Amino acid sequence: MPPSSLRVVYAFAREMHPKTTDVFIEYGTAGFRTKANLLEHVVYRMGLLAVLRSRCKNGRTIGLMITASHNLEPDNGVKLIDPDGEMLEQSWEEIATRLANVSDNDLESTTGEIIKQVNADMALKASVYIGMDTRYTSPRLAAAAVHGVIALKGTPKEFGIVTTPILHFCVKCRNDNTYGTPTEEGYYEKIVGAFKNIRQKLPVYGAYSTTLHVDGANGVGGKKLNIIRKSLDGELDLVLFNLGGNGGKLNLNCGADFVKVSQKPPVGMELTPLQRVASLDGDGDRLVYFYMDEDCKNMHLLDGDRIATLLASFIMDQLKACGARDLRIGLVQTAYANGASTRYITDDLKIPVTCVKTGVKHLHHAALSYDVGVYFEANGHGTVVYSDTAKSVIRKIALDGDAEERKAAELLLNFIDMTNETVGDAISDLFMVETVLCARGHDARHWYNTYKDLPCRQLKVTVEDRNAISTADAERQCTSPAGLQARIDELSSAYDSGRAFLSSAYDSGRAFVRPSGTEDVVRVYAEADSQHSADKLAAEVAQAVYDMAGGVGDRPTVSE
Ligand SMILES: CC(=O)N[C@H]1[C@@H](OP(=O)(O)O)O[C@H](CO)[C@@H](O)[C@@H]1O
Ligand SMILES: [Mg+2]
Repeated sequence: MPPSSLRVVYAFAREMHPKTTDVFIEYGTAGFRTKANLLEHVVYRMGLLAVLRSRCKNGRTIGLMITASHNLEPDNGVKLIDPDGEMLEQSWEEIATRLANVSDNDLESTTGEIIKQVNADMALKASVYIGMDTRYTSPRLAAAAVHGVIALKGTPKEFGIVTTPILHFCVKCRNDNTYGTPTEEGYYEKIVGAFKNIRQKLPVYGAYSTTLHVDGANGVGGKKLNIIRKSLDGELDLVLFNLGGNGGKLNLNCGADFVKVSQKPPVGMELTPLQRVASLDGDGDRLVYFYMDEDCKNMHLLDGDRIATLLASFIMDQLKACGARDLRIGLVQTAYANGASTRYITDDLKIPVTCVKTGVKHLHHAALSYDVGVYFEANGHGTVVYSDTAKSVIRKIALDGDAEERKAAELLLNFIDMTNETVGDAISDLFMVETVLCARGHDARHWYNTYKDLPCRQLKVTVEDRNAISTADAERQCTSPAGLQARIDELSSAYDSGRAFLSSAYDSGRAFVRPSGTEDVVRVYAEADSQHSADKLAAEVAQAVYDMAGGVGDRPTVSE
């Protein structure tokens, strides 16, 4: 592109999407996320960057998703998707941050520097897929993204309102046509089609019921399930709540994050004793389940750890049944995984487990080192990834195995097709969970009773600069400010772990702190042998953070 036409681009950017704030913004755990009115120039610039990324990847398609996931309506965000449908490569996060924060006057020179730094061939074609969630601020931001893409002569394709995982899927399909068709319909055909294939062969028996209640978080996931619902041919009876009507606000007192963090059922739902309920987050990439007990007083949560253990144990059984014993299955978690789940995976399922830093990109990456890698954050974000070897071994058994082996291999092949391997996907995960429960004739109580969660509590503390906190060992140790880890150890040692069955290394409560990548807060997590102890330990650690890491506002309180 001649420099003169670039000049017009930057004049246009200043005019149409000017930088109106000096607040520094960082490409964090899940892209940029902040108040929607601070984002327009950022999204425009991400349109520019997506084109450069595409040109660095030989013109392969890049995704650009506008969403703030489980955050409340006034927030929004943007993230880029790499050609294989994965999160943007980490080395580009710093580049994205630089481009988002330069002044309008420096945009031209900085873009030029980045083009040189990444060695983008500006003569190549570039393609960017753009999707958005249901926020009222999303269409305006999507328009800014389109302008950014066109400005550098890339080709944008708008998908309108889609779940984040649908966009990841489409990006992957566009760059690898063996994966599927890069459209929303192509996604339904593959994922929902595979579910129906399996379920038509599975009898409904035992305690399993085909009725599933769903909390759609008043976001895009519920809307898409409403489309899917009509094509399920009675294999699953979805009863949908929180679809965005009746004044329901996105993620407000509903959705997967609310249910997981508050440990309460969502508003806007009819609660039926023992009924299995699936709760999605605002952009449809997280899923948790729950059910209410007989008198609808207590809620039992089935979170990401539960989904991971359910899927891993089922896949392991199928691998055994089809004789593919050499394939290595592994599970990836973060420090937020409930200690009881880690124990169950290690001791009962005897599956290797890895702990990595928070953020799907870390989990995804670690899962790829197994033939079958199951990864989930406790909050319900996760999926399963299969190596090429795993797929070809299973395909071969489906052709050459004995009758029983073939049957298990065919089921697994459909199970793989039902999986959105690019990223955690509430819709795909929901179909996988329903398949396992149906195959086992289980209801939510059977699932819940596989192990007993340790009581836990999550809190947030506001500090002057959350980056004053640094961590090591997959975020389980705090390395600064000095002395904070020693204090956390001291506080934790006053509690019992509730894990008498484990070695002495685990006999105290467990707590850790880390700066959030999506909110301006420090997160605190605590686990102990009773809810009261977990709550108290979390509050005490929150106080320590407040005191030693520059707390602002009211000091957290500890109730006796
Ligand atoms: C404790 C927790 O749930 N943290 C979430 C949250 O990140 P933070 O960096 O903790 O704000 O949002 C991320 C993006 O959705 C998700 O990957 C992560 O698990
Ligand atoms: Mg989400």
